[in-house]
Amino acid sequence: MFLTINNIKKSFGSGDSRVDVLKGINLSMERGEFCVLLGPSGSGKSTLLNIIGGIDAADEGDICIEGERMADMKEKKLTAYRRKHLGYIFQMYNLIPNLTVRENIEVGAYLSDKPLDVDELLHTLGLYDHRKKLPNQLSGGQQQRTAIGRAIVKNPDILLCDEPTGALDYQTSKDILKLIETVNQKYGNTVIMVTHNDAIKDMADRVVRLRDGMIRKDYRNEHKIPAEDLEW
Ligand SMILES: Nc1ncnc2c1ncn2[C@@H]1O[C@H](COP(=O)(O)OP(=O)(O)OP(=O)(O)O)[C@@H](O)[C@H]1O
Repeated sequence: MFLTINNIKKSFGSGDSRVDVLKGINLSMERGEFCVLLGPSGSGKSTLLNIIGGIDAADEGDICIEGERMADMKEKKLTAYRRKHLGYIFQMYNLIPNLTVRENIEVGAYLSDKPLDVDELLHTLGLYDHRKKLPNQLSGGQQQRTAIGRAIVKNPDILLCDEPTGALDYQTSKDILKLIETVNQKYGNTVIMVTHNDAIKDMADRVVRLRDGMIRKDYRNEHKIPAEDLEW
């Protein structure tokens, strides 16, 4: 198995204010799988994503990527691993304001020893004609596409997406979902996407639903719907 998540537990605070956010999460994923993580607000989705991404540490349990336990990696190795193998896409784009679209994407490329071709990627992202613009000269959708470019130019094994369409309108959200679908199919990255939008589950290979810090549903989609045909 490519990614295994074993009995992950996490709480915040202590004493009376202690909140048990994840209460024993078990999940295994194949390479290239597109997984959507759903659940009500506060159910622990972002916390789980951050633990998978090594941004936050679990209290108990472990995560193995290709058989290697993240907990066994020393800080330096973990940082190198995160840089090389994980890509993040957030609701907030966090682009560098004084760098152009192309330069923002190149920042991601420098972190990898197997980066994708930046010009080809600019075409895939529909950003080639905008490559010389600064972030404040772009629409929200174009900024998010640039952020996706920065995350995937490294050709990461795992692409972690936290509400990537949260700040976008309907049509732009669909365009971004189509782009993530294309990236997953073209480059074979494993995608884990946290969302509030139930409709998005139909485009995923795998649907995981959290409630109160536990997995309540976990199934594979027999009949995926292309992002283009999703409606909400
Ligand atoms: N650093 C932190 N310190 C204290 N509590 C935290 C921290 N991070 C998250 N929490 C709490 O953990 C719980 C789960 O948060 P998390 O962001 O994982 O939920 P979520 O399912 O992603 O929610 P949403 O859909 O609203 O983003 C919430 O009750 C939140 O307040």
